[in-house]
Amino acid sequence: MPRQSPIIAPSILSADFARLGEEVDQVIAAGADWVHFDVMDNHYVPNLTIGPMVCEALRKHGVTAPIDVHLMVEPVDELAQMFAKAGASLISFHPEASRHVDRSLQAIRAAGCKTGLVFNPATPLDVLRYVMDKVDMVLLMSVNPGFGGQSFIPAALDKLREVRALIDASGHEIRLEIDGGVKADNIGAIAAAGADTFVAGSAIFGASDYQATIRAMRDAIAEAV
Ligand SMILES: O=C(CO)[C@@H](O)[C@H](O)COP(=O)(O)O
Repeated sequence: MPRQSPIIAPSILSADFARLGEEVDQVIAAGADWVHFDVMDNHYVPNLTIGPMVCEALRKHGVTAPIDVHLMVEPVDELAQMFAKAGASLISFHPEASRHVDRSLQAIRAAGCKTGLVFNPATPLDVLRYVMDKVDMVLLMSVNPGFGGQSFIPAALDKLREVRALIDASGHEIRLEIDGGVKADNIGAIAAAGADTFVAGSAIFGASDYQATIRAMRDAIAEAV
């Protein structure tokens, strides 16, 4: 199956929350494809962020780009439904945060969203092979979840290669997203290892020129694959 076209998804965790609508408009105008929306509950991860009301507010503000919701919450199901109603396009969750992974995936699809399963750096991939037909995206964390601005964990490159092989062998159209410490200077190696969907928070929102940063990322990906 041919590799899917690269998607750049800036993580709004590193945006200026006081000007969130404007920040999202600016990164989309600068060439980003999706909005990556990090939801933290101060339970599954030691930090607290934003919920479905903010997702709905972005839609009301006029954001039409896909909103890629990453739930770092436990439990999963109720919030996933709230995000589906609030305008999420894709909802990803951590399998260890759901008692019934297959049921959670089915419920997200039934609510009209695409599904994602997220694996932390040290979380094994075991569950994945049982639900390949119900997953639209695998999200590999290349940092421990909870905070932006951390360094990329190099072992994630081997894990990317492993998941890329699983996806290719499955025959399903599944995106492979990477999240954590992604920068213009390592995104080429990350793409070469198999990622097609790239979350970047501090590297984009911390830059003075969003467009030049996203362009540099796209160029590095194109050169690597
Ligand atoms: O989910 C998370 C952190 O838990 C990420 O989405 C970070 O927000 C990525 O930030 P950078 O590492 O790119 O600064």
